[in-house]
Amino acid sequence: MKVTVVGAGNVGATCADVLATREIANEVVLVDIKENFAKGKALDIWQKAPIIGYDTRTVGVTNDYARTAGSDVVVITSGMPRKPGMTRDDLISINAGIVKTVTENVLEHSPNAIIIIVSNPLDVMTYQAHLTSKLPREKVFGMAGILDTARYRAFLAEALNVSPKDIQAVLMGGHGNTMVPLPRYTTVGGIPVTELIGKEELAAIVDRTINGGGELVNLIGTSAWYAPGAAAAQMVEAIVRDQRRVFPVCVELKGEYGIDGVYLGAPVILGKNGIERIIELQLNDEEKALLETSRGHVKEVMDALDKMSKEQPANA
Ligand SMILES: NC(=O)c1ccc[n+]([C@@H]2O[C@H](COP(=O)([O-])OP(=O)(O)OC[C@H]3O[C@@H](n4cnc5c(N)ncnc54)[C@H](O)[C@@H]3O)[C@@H](O)[C@H]2O)c1
Ligand SMILES: O=C(O)C[C@H](O)C(=O)O
Repeated sequence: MKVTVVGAGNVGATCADVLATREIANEVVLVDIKENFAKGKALDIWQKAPIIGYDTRTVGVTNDYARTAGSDVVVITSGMPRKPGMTRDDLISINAGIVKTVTENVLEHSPNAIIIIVSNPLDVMTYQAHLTSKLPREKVFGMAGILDTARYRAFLAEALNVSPKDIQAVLMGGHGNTMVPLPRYTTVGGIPVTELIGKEELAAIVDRTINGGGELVNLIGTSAWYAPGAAAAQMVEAIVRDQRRVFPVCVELKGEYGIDGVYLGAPVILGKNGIERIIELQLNDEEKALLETSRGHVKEVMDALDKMSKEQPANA
C-alpha cells in the first residue's frame, strides 16, 4: 500500500511518522512546497526505522507529484494553521487555494486515491476538495471527529481516573465551536458515562472539548499536531487494512439526519472503499437542535467559499 501525505509540517510529518512506525503502509511519500523540507523530514523518519524497528519506506519530495503516482490514500494537511486570536474560519481564503491546487495535483497522478482532508476550516476544506475532485463522498472526507472525541475521552479518563482506552464516544457536527459531543452515547467500559460523573463536571468536560483546539493554540502559539497526525493515520489504517472501524468523520450528508448537501461530522464505517456506510443515530430534540445550529454555521462558511470562488476564479 502506498500513502501520500501532503504538507510536511507539524501535522503531516506526525501523520507520516505514525504511518511508518506502525507499518500501516509499505511506502509513505511526504510532499511539501517548501524546498527540501519534506525530503529532510522523510529522511529523518527513515533513519528512525533501525532504532524503533519498522520497514515502511518514507520518501520526501518538493512538489514532485509524479513521485506520488498510484497512491491508495492521500492525506492533505497542507495549509496555514491558526495563531492565538484566530478562528479556524479565518484560514478559509488562504487554505482554499492550497487545497484546490493540491487536490488537482494529487488526482492527476493518483486518480483512484481516497482523499482525507485535514486542513482547516476542516468541513469547508473537505467541500473544496470535493468541488475540485468531483469524487463521490465515499472517497473524499475529512478528519476531525477522531481528534475531537480523543480530546473528550482524554479529559474523561483524567476526571474518572480510568484508562482512556475504555472510554467510547461519538461526536457530531462541524469541527468548531458548534461541534456536538453526545454524552448519551458515551460509555466507560460499557457503562453509561452519566452513571459515573456528575452533570456539571460532564458539562465542563464537554465545554473544554469544544474549545480543545483553541486551548492548545493558546498554549503552543500554533495548533496541535500529535493527536491530529495520529488521528489522520488511524483513518488511513482503517482504510488500508479494511478494518471497518466506526469513527466520526466529516462527510457530505445527503438526507441523513434530515440534512442535505452539507459537510458535517457523523459516525461512519471506514473500510477499503473509504466510507462504507453512514450511521444514523436517533437523536433527541436537544441533540437535533445542536446539530441544526452546527449545520447552519458550516453552511454559512460553505456559502462564503462559493462566493469567494465566484469572485476569485483561482479558488473555483
Ligand atoms: N482537522 C483537524 O482536526 C486539524 C488538526 C490540526 C491542524 N489542522 C490544520 O492542518 C493544517 C496544517 O497544520 P500544521 O500544524 O501541520 O501546519 P504547518 O505550518 O506546520 O504545516 C503546513 C505545511 O503545509 C505546507 N504547504 C503550504 N502550501 C502548500 C502547498 N501548496 N503544497 C504543499 N505543501 C504546502 C507548508 O510549507 C507547511 O510545511 C492547518 O490548516 C491546520 O489548521 C487540522
Ligand atoms: O484548533 C486548530 O486550529 C487546529 C485543529 O483544528 C485542532 O482542533 O487542533
